Amino acid sequence: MAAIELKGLTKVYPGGVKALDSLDLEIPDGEFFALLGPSGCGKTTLLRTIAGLETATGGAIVIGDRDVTGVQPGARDVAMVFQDYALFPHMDVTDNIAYPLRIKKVAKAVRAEKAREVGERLGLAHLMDRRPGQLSGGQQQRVALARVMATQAQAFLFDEPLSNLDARLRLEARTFLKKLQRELGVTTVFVTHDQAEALAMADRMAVMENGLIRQIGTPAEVFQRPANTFVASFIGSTPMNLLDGQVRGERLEVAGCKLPVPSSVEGRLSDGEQIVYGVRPEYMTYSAEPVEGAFGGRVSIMENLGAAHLVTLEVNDTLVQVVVQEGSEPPLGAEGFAVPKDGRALVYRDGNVV
Ligand SMILES: Nc1ncnc2c1ncn2[C@@H]1O[C@H](COP(=O)(O)OP(=O)(O)OP(=O)(O)O)[C@@H](O)[C@H]1O
Repeated sequence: MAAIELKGLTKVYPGGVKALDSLDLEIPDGEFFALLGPSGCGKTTLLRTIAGLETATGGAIVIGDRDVTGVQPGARDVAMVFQDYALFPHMDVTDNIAYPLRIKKVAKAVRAEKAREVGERLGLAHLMDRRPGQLSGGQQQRVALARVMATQAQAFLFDEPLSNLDARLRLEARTFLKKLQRELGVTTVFVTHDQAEALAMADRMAVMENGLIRQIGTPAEVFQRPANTFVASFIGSTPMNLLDGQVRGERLEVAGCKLPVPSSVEGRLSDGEQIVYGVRPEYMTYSAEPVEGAFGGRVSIMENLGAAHLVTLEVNDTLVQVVVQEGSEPPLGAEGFAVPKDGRALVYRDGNVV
């Protein structure tokens, strides 16, 4: 097992698309690291470049203490699970799991024993003689994982391995995969476009945009303190309120309301400065009674989130969203107030958190 380090890693595809733009990243040994970002931001390219399936056009990749930038994929000692699992349809489960060992010329009896052991661990013991076509999507996924585990690689690379599963299986697989990674302690890089999945599973994550890493941090850091407005608007099951405002003396004027300056930025703003005020709907409380330093408006939309509701207030022509717990939903059209919780609001200047 090994740490992965990327130094100024760049990938320009023939034709000129810069999919990776001088990335620097250190993933410590044993970490479960998620790569998250919108379609086309370069996640798959990054994973494939680490695996050696794409050639870097600049920079370096170090796995453990070895610079593998120019090393063939097969000699990098990493194992990758693809989105479509890439199982061999004509081989049974045992042979699929044992395939990488066959390539490494491990003896047949040893291969079969290893496949049995890993298959058992992944709950596949009763399916070892079946072919991929006779398995469910979730079972195929476990075979693909088993094949990776059997290789005992230095690092695992997963490209959206849960994307073919239905919502329920996906949740189960998420828990399972996280537990497995913990037990094995193998450095794992996991690509997903599903932010809930990244937040739930990763030790740390990187949020990418256009070939660049826009933030690296733990899920809690990225969720609670997005470094810029791109990450702020991308992360969160309900989008963060990002509202234009201005510093007015001791206060902020946002959507025509007077708000206190968040304590985290006290003394760091200048009077008259234009800012963006960011606060998650979950980090505000709703009040039917007037409150100082809050957004006051009219309830225009209610969305059911299950155990809570997302209330949209129309505040002087600006929409502000606040989450209320079930049972305390206000009626449509009511006057209401969204009160930012202490220490939860952020201020962005030129797109970056202050
Ligand atoms: N073989 C290729 N040749 C040229 N351009 C490519 C190639 N593969 C990917 N690209 C481009 O590189 C950029 C990054 O693509 P990549 O597949 O890495 O993104 P992604 O974040 O994984 O997207 P998705 O979530 O949609 O899979 C995109 O602009 C894409 O069009």
